[in-house]
Parts: sequence; C-alpha cells; structure tokens
Amino acid sequence: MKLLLLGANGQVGHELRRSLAPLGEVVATTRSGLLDEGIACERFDLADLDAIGHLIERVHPDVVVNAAAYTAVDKAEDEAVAAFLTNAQGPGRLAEACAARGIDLVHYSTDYVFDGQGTRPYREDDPTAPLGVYGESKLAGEQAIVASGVRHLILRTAWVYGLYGQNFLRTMLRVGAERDELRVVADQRGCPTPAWLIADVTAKVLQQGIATPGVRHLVTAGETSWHGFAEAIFDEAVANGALTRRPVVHAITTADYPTRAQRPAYSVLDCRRLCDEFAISLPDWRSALSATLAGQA
Ligand SMILES: NC(=O)C1=CN([C@@H]2O[C@H](COP(=O)(O)OP(=O)(O)OC[C@H]3O[C@@H](n4cnc5c(N)ncnc54)[C@H](OP(=O)(O)O)[C@@H]3O)[C@@H](O)[C@H]2O)C=CC1
Ligand SMILES: Cc1cn([C@H]2C[C@H](O)[C@@H](COP(=O)(O)OP(=O)(O)O[C@H]3O[C@@H](C)C(=O)[C@@H](O)[C@H]3O)O2)c(=O)[nH]c1=O
Ligand SMILES: [Mg+2]
Repeated sequence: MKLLLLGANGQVGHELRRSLAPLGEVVATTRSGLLDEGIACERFDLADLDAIGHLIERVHPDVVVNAAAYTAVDKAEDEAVAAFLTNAQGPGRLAEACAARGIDLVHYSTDYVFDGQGTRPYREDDPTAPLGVYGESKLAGEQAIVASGVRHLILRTAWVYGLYGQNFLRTMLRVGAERDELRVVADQRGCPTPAWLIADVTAKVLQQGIATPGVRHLVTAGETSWHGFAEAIFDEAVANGALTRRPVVHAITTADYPTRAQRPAYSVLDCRRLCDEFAISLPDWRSALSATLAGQA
C-alpha cells in the first residue's frame, strides 16, 4: 500500500510517520519540504488549491492521510480566510482529487464543531453548531469531504497532546517549572487524547479498510476538565521526576480566563461506533497520560 501523509510535522502527523510505516510506503509532505529532523520530504501547502491535483497525480497513493490543519483557535478569529483555505477548501479539493482516482481519504476533525451545550457524550450524528471560526472551518471541511463522494473516514478527536509539538501538556510542563501558581479553567470538560493514540488507531483502521464512509469519534475514555488535566499532569510529572516541585493549580471559570475564541463547555465524544466497528478499545485519559509521560525518560 502507498500512503500519502499531509502535515507530517504536526503532533498527529509526527506520530503517523511511525504508525503508518508498517503498512507500506509512506510519502510524507510538509509545508517547508523538510521533516523537523532536517530530512528532505515532499513540499506541499494545502492552501495552494491548484497544487493539490498535481501532487495526487504525481504520487498516486492508495490512501491519503490528511493531518495538516490550521489549529490556532484564537488566531483563527482574525484569520478566517486562511483557516477556511487550509481546513475547508483544501480538504474539499483534496477529496475531489481522491474521489476522481478511487483513492481513500482519512481526515481529522474536532470536538469544536459542537457548541458544548450537550449533557451526554456527543454522538457522530448529533447536531453541530461551532462557536468559533476554527470549528466552523473544520465543519466546512467535513462537509466538503462528504460532498465529494470520496471513500473517506473523518476521525473527530479532541484536546490533542503529546511530548512533541504545541499543546497543553507541554505548556503546563513549561509554565509549571517556572511558576509556583497557575490558574486553569475547570468548567470546560472533555477528553485529553494523545497524538500517538490517534496515529495508532488510524493504522488499525487502515489495516481493516474503510467499509462504511463517514465520521467517527476518537478520544480517550472518561472525561475531565482542563484543570483536572493540569492536576494530573503535575501529579505524574512529580512522580516520574520530570518536575521537582509541584505548582498550585487554581480552578477558575471560563469568565476568569478571557480568550479571543469561545470554547465549548462540554465536548465529551461517544466513541462506541468506532470501537465496535474496528474492534478497538480506547484507554482512559488518565492511563493514556501516564503512558505518554512514561515515554519522556
Ligand atoms: N490539536 C488539537 O487539540 C486537536 C486537533 N484536531 C485535528 O487533528 C488534526 C491534527 O492536528 P495536530 O496534529 O494537533 O495539529 P498541529 O497544529 O500539531 O499540526 C498541524 C500541521 O499542519 C501543518 N499545516 C498548517 N497549515 C498548513 C497548510 N496550509 N498546508 C500544509 N500543512 C499545513 C502545520 O505545518 P507548519 O508546521 O508548517 O505550521 C503543522 O505541522 C487536525 O485536523 C486538527 O484540526 C482535532 C482536535 C483537537
Ligand atoms: C495555558 C492555559 C490555558 N487555559 C485554558 C484555555 C483553554 O480554555 C484551555 C486549553 O487551552 P489551549 O490553548 O490548549 O486550548 P485550545 O487551543 O482551544 O485547544 C483546542 O485546540 C483545537 C485545535 C482543538 O481542536 C480542540 O480539541 C482543543 O484541543 O485551557 C487556562 O485556563 N490556563 C492556562 O494557563
Ligand atoms: Mg491551542
């Protein structure tokens, strides 16, 4: 199998390079034409709509895995055109190019397509109502992919973190080493999900093949708040010696932490469909965090 990986330097893309390798030949692309280790790879910008068909034509993969995205949630409020190009128009054009050639497409989306007013874990067909530009652009990307008729899987995940890239875990470890006290919101609930898990599940799904196209939810089991996640990060980091001193983490409300974009208050995702269909069992968020930090030593 030949796989074309877009966004190979992102959190998920980085892990996909590892998890997809056993499946066949992986052609990795980044915007710079370099992997972050300095190794050359294909150069590709998903916002360059005219380049998409050429890339697909030239590489002619069996499957495309698109881990490239505009993920700056606050900045997107002021850069809607750029966010929509990378998250909606680009994926739409990509999907059309794949559909025309019988190439499968795996794509990622987000819990931020929901408004967070739910009271039980969101299912794939629950109504969407994004609160901000990032969520709107990701939803438009989902819709463009479905409309193309490509054989696809859209994995909606959430609160992605890892030891690599820009994410909440790394922010907490950095800030926690510098300060005695932190303030973290306790009234937004969701499922912290490590990038390695998303990449591993993607490989399992591709091994089995896409039988029924559509959206599937993919997050860890259980739920917490950003505050609960921060507390757990510091518990683990002190226990494994990554931090010598534990900062105090004050629980605050969203109103106490103003941001440019509004975030959903509740974005727990129900993953039963994915688990049943592909015989996958997902770890709870806490053990996934331990496993992630265990890789730190
Ligand atoms: N991060 C999260 O918390 C969540 C992410 N997701 C989704 O998961 C997927 C993977 O996200 P994640 O790995 O965390 O994201 P990252 O922000 O870690 O990585 C995104 C990558 O996309 C690249 N990129 C951005 N714009 C373009 C473009 N126009 N053309 C080509 N590449 C581009 C970036 O490249 P460069 O390094 O050059 O900027 C970066 O390497 C995305 O679809 C995202 O929406 C879903 C839920 C939560
Ligand atoms: C750094 C920090 C953040 N926060 C809050 C802000 C926010 O509500 C929450 C998480 O902060 P972040 O900036 O990591 O959140 P954010 O960038 O919104 O994370 C989102 O990214 C996109 C790409 C997604 O798809 C989502 O699933 C989600 O992971 O914690 C604090 O309360 N205290 C702090 O010190
Ligand atoms: Mg962020």
